[in-house]
Amino acid sequence: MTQKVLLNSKEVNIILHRLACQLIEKHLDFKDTILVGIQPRGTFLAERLKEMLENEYQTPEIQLGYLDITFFRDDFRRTDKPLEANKTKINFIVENKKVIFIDDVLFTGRSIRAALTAIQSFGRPSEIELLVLIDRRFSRNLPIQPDYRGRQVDAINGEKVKVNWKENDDEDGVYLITN
Ligand SMILES: O=P(O)(O)OC[C@H]1O[C@H](OP(=O)(O)OP(=O)(O)O)[C@H](O)[C@@H]1O
Ligand SMILES: O=c1cc[nH]c(=O)[nH]1
Repeated sequence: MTQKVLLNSKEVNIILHRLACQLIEKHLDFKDTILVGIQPRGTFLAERLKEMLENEYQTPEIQLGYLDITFFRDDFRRTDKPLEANKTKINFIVENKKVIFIDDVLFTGRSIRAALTAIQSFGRPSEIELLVLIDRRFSRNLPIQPDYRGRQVDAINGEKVKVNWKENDDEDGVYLITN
């Protein structure tokens, strides 16, 4: 297995600041906007952006939820390994709100397709946008694209892009893993 660094921690930090500014440009004071981190790994990015927006850009407090999509995946009956669900925590009403899904990697688009179904249990948002740190280009199985992207990456089948977060993996970084 080989592991190549695509983004180091400094580069991740610069990109996070850009994404935070792009969010402010569109959502201003986030009055009717909700961040939703896709479980499990989108939650680290969502928490980081919330903290950055509030502490470094002085936005009012932003509502943040976590959405688990395990049982909404179109392949959940096809897997041999036991499924491990994560927690969904959405303690507010999404009806008529602007929802921003946040995930670390966009690949086939199937996770986001599942998220679009899962969020329906919490009401009807006025709009849903998608923010991802890594957009794996030319890999989509569905017509789903990000509204905000950190970096586009070209990777071939068999390769994997792994995003590490210091809260969980010691250091921020994005790696291309080839078997
Ligand atoms: O666009 P998609 O093809 O749905 O892939 C994107 C998803 O893959 C990863 O999750 P996870 O680790 O659960 O997926 P994996 O099994 O591909 O590693 C990542 O955190 C995204 O949620
Ligand atoms: O490269 C990929 C593809 C799907 N999910 C990831 O986290 N990385």
